[in-house]
Amino acid sequence: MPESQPLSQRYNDEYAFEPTQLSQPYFSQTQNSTFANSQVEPRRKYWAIFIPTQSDREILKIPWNKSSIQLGRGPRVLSKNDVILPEKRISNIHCKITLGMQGPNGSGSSSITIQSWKEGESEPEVWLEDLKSSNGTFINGTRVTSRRMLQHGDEVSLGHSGTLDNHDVRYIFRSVGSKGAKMGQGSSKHDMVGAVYERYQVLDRLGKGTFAEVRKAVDVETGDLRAIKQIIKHRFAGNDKTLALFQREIEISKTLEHDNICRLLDYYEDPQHICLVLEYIDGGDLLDYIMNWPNETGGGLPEEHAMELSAQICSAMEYTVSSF
Ligand SMILES: Nc1ncnc2c1ncn2[C@@H]1O[C@H](COP(=O)(O)OP(=O)(O)OP(=O)(O)O)[C@@H](O)[C@H]1O
Repeated sequence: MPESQPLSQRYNDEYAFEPTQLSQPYFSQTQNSTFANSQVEPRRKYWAIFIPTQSDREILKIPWNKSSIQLGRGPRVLSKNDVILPEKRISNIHCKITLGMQGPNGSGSSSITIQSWKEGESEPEVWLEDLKSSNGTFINGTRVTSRRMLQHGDEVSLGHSGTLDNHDVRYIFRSVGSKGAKMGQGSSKHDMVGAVYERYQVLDRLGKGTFAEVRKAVDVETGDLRAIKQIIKHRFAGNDKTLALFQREIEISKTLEHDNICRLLDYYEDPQHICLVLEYIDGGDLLDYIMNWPNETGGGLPEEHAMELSAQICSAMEYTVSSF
């Protein structure tokens, strides 16, 4: 295993998974490809893709030559895990992801079939099974008691499903079949957060706020850089007021257009998530910028520069207040 690979997740080389650093494109020609082209490669090569919510974890892509994968903390020789996750909250043998194909009459007659998915063929079914793990496997915050079929955009958490923390093992499932494609291309795309991963290539984590994680992303249609802010709604469980305030903030942001206000460009929502696509602002966090300003007298911005920034903030505030 190359040393550069994060310790948080190890794959056995003899297995056909293709762990991909989040900072690397997982489509072959990210910047120049059209949206439609970006669909082709994953469908041909993989039957499921899981996008991690932690930027130091790798994207899980499961190829067609493997009908199931087992995830857990135990070493491969003893536990037969395909993906080894060393976090303490993960059981030695934790869960299993299995490929099924819908029968001719739709769901319910699933049988495991190893075959490549082709345009127009039945949707690949992707099943998640908890293997009696101690801390549980969750889909959108609900514990899986035995086995459940995944839907495009589902959040899969291993070992805990509460507030995001540094040891989180959490992924967003991205279907590679026609359902995923329709969500990305049709008029309903803004109703399903999974669709955001069809349109945007997600890169490194930019930062984390009280309710959301923000990642850098590339619009695969235009090549433009964006910031994607993802909020997982069940973190607001029991706090409807905060969620309502957040939704109000979104409604206000949609209407604002000012040089010193980050623009909200796109918005995706489903019952579990909210995803905001924002203009990408280079330069990092303003507080860090101020604190790290090189200054022989011990930090802090030069007065003129501080005045300039303050004027920009005041101008943005004046515009916002006068807009309502
Ligand atoms: N549009 C953007 N472009 C570049 N980086 C961004 C963008 N939006 C947010 N970030 C980065 O992500 C971090 C977290 O942003 P977020 O908006 O979630 O929280 P916050 O506003 O800093 O805090 P809080 O949620 O507590 O108000 C920011 O500090 C910033 O570094």
